[in-house]
Amino acid sequence: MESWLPGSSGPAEVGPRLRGLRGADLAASACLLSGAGAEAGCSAPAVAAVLPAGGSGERMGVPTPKQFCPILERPLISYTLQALERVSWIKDIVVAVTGENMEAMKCIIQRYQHKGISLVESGVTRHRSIFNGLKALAEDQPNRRLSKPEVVIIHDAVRPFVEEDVLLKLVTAAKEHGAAGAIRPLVSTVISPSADGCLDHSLERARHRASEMPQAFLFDVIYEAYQQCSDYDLEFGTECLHLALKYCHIKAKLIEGSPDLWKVTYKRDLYAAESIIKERISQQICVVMDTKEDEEHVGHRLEEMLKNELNHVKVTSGRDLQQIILEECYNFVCVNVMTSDFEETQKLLNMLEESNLSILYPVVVISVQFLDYESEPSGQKMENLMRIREFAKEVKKTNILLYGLLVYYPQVCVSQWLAKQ
Ligand SMILES: Nc1ccn([C@@H]2O[C@H](COP(=O)(O)OP(=O)(O)OP(=O)(O)O)[C@@H](O)[C@H]2O)c(=O)n1
Ligand SMILES: O=C(CO)[C@H](O)[C@H](O)COP(=O)(O)O
Repeated sequence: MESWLPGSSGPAEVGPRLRGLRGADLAASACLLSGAGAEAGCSAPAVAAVLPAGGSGERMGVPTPKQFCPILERPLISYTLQALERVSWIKDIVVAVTGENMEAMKCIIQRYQHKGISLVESGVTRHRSIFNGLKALAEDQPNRRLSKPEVVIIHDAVRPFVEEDVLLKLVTAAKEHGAAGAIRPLVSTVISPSADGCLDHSLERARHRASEMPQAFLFDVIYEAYQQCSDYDLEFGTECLHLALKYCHIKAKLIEGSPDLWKVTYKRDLYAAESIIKERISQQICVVMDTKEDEEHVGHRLEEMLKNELNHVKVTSGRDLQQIILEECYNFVCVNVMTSDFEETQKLLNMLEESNLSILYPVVVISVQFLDYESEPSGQKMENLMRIREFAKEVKKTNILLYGLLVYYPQVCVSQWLAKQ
């Protein structure tokens, strides 16, 4: 994997871009971006993203720059990349990192299988890093490998919880207004101290907002702004929307963002990010059933009950398992009625192993078999237990935690029980 430094042979494309599998949703999003809708044909603007990731994270107070700090053993920046990668209409992602951290970044890309990422060398300030990222996308650069997008998203590498809906709103607004940025209500009142350390004036909190990231711009607008930008602004500025206003007279549209858009800045933010990730994982479960269209299947009953407890419950008969795995579900219940073979569970385990999902966190699979007590010889019962244990031992090596639940009772009871429900 080669990197690209300004002035050399162009940015390195790190692997082919894997398109997300939420195809229908995303195609619809892309059509929305066109502003014309599906009936007029889909002509979405080309969108790219620039991620400044060249800071040293002084305020965090740890030797590792915060974007590389591990959260649940995975570097923070990898979560941010993943959040952007999932958005199929973002064509290219340019990440600005220091020369010193270029190799580390390449290792992260490889280890976590990020696709379609180009690396550029960061600058000494955030604005300079962003400018380097934009140059990699601009038409006027020699040996460029990326094509100029119509709209560019700028997003801090240290804001991992960016969702597709806010990106869509920002890109749509940027197309219309030239620039758009995410905002949040102020938590504390902003005051201005005078030189003697006393209060000069304070701002009325309800009338002001915190400017967050992501932001989106017509590429030509923000690139022009950076080209015109004074050294002072490049050195001390903290606001891209301000550059668009000052140098291109573009008034950005402001879009309310979610509270999770906050920037990981202090050490405690790493713990907060970890909790959010754990919460998200624990709220998703997929019930895999062995039969397809049986509405009476016990899997559906389980689905109803789980829906009272968890936010995201999916049920599948296996056909779209690949997609569910790619959407990063970490909890599965495999329900098998009146069959003692583990074919479905085995298929799921194979897919999970191939997906490498469990590199990041353990995947939990509960294999439930409902078996007829009468017709199952007792030796077979023991054998079933042993088989699950063997499977479990095997897959634990790849961080998949398999639990087996054998439910034995006469078939007549199952039918009666189902009839009663
Ligand atoms: N020369 C710089 C400085 C910052 N950034 C990036 O800009 C984003 C937001 O900046 P900030 O939170 O200020 O990061 P740091 O500068 O690393 O933090 P600190 O101010 O605490 O040193 C981060 O993703 C950071 O890596 C960058 O690309 N190049
Ligand atoms: O807040 C911002 C938008 O306005 C930017 O995200 C940026 O993080 C500010 O940079 P810094 O923390 O380096 O001042």
